[in-house]
Amino acid sequence: METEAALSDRYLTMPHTERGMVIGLFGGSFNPPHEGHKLVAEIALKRLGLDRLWWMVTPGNPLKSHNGLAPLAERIAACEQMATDPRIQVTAFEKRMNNSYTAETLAAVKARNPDCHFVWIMGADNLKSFHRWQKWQEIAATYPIAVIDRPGSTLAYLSSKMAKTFDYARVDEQEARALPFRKAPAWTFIHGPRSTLSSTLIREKNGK
Ligand SMILES: Nc1ncnc2c1ncn2[C@@H]1O[C@H](COP(=O)(O)OP(=O)(O)OP(=O)(O)O)[C@@H](O)[C@H]1O
Ligand SMILES: O=C(O)c1ccc[n+]([C@@H]2O[C@H](COP(=O)([O-])O)[C@@H](O)[C@H]2O)c1
Repeated sequence: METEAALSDRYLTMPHTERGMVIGLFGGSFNPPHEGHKLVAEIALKRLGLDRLWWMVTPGNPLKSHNGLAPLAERIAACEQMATDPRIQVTAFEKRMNNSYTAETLAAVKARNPDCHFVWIMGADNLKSFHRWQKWQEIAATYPIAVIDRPGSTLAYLSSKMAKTFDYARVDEQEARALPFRKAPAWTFIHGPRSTLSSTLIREKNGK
């Protein structure tokens, strides 16, 4: 089990907020981060009108094998290199929470910051498997969700369980800027420039 010793305290505590801020939460393994992630962050900042984007490096996705998962400190450092927009804050506060489940994280974020407007951000591939996440219906019922298009997963929203269950709560992407202020359930699918990059591809190229 990795210790916190290699990590600065600023990555282990929940980022500071101010009343009324609009904040996007972008969680991921980032093993390693790549230009596709950067593109998602840029699209989210622009289309959702975010004041901040928390680039949340998970201690380990509960549904993925942790074989070959680079140390958290290494993934954080690589994300910092990628996250050049000053509105982006790289964080790994889930590590100190000793938690990898998004529902628990999001409940803690909301409890700590009742005066901010949050949106959960994920790529379209995660829409397909979202119904396997712990308390996924609770997440969708408490947080607006922005799904960003990804090659290979564009049509996922038509067939995914999440999209079917919450079809009535889908918001037109033209209204994406209003999404953070909507009462959940509310979600949108954002089309735009796309990247075929993946961490798997990079690991394979690097022989890992
Ligand atoms: N090219 C991409 N386009 C859109 N979304 C992406 C892209 N790459 C990753 N994402 C999204 O970014 C978040 C973090 O992704 P993750 O760190 O798992 O990267 P990945 O490339 O999917 O990794 P892996 O190949 O190891 O599964 C997820 O919500 C994922 O859907
Ligand atoms: O809470 C869950 O059950 C859950 C299941 C799968 C993924 N997640 C989270 O989803 C985010 C994206 O994960 P990943 O590995 O696709 O980058 C990351 O923050 C994970 O912790 C969360």
